[in-house]
Amino acid sequence: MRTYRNSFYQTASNYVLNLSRLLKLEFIMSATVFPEIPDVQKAVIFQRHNGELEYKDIEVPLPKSNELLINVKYSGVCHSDLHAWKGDWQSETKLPLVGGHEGAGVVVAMGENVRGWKIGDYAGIKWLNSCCLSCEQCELSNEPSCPEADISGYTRDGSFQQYATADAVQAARIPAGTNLAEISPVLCAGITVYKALKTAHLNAGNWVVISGACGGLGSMAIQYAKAMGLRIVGIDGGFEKERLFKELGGEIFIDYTKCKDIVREVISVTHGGAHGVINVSVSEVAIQASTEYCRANGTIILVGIPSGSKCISDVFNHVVKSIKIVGSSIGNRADTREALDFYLRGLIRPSIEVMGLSQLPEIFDRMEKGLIAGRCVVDTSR
Ligand SMILES: NC(=O)c1ccc[n+]([C@@H]2O[C@H](COP(=O)([O-])OP(=O)(O)OC[C@H]3O[C@@H](n4cnc5c(N)ncnc54)[C@H](O)[C@@H]3O)[C@@H](O)[C@H]2O)c1
Ligand SMILES: [Zn+2]
Ligand SMILES: [Zn+2]
Repeated sequence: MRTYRNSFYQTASNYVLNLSRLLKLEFIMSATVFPEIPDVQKAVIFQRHNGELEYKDIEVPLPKSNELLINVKYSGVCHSDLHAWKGDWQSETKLPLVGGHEGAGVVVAMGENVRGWKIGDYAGIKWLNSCCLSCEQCELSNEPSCPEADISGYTRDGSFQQYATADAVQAARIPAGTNLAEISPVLCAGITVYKALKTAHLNAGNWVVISGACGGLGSMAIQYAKAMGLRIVGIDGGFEKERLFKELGGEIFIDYTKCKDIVREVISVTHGGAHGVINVSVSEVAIQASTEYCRANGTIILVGIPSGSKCISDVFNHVVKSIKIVGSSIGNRADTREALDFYLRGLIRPSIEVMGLSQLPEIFDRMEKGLIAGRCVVDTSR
């Protein structure tokens, strides 16, 4: 045990001691068992883009004064983790990097300035690990657009390790007793599609097309859309995806690997085009098609980020149909609370496949080939 750890214990012990004195409950001290934190832990780390995903022992990180140290139990694997490993986006990542940003676990230590959390609380690690809270974007609650945003599994180490740090203000609050494996994909996929659907300003009964419907984000979007009373067309490829789409309550499935004319098909089944489109595929072609099958005055939301892609909209079509094309990046703290609430009230249930953290290379390989229906979640204990 390192000496610095004693200072966390000290802080926590003092807190409990003061509380117990205040409440005249001296027995609390003896009843409080602090978790033992090891010096090293298992993680998946890569030194360079496309390099080996090493499953090995690394040091347990230290929380800064504003941070929680979270014992990550489960972490969802998002396609953004694959982008980060490949390094195929314009913005640079930290290297070497521990990826992951859908981490769900238990608070085991915290910095001295943290308020409102206690050891043993369940907490979630999100893509937006921290932001400045004082710039114009933060002031307007557009926290994901903060120029100072620090990103889990991208600009700092994320949740593909057993212990990870998170800013206490941005960390997601998860009620005690929650199924941590199941809730983990809500921490990115759920928040993102929930916010995207809100941004589309749709009404119950409207047609929403989810392009990339049965991957991690899409499978959550189907369920949020259903809970919002929307009618759902899903576009994805293969029998397994179609089966999941129907199981989750989708109405019309279009298989992009078989359909000869996606634009015509969407316009036909929706009797005039989609009122809203949530683009969560990693395909420029699919995004392009959405500008054509969107209904007049409808809204196209861009969420998926295929590397180096453009969304080209025909100006005549764009103007005459008065369509809107809007980007949407994750969500703020209110979106987080609301998206989690849908899960906690049983309105959505992530479709997950649990694998070991050591199997991350296999998960990336299947994801690249589009072979994952729903979300893979890694168990950090194996
Ligand atoms: N904007 C944000 O805040 C945000 C947040 C999270 C993830 N993302 C991005 O969203 C994208 C999707 O992430 P994911 O984790 O859901 O990925 P995923 O791999 O789980 O799902 C993508 C799905 O798209 C399907 N697909 C591929 N080509 C298609 C096509 N031509 N038409 C229709 N479907 C097609 C695949 O079969 C797969 O089911 C990634 O680019 C990721 O980086 C963005
Ligand atoms: Zn993500
Ligand atoms: Zn800011």
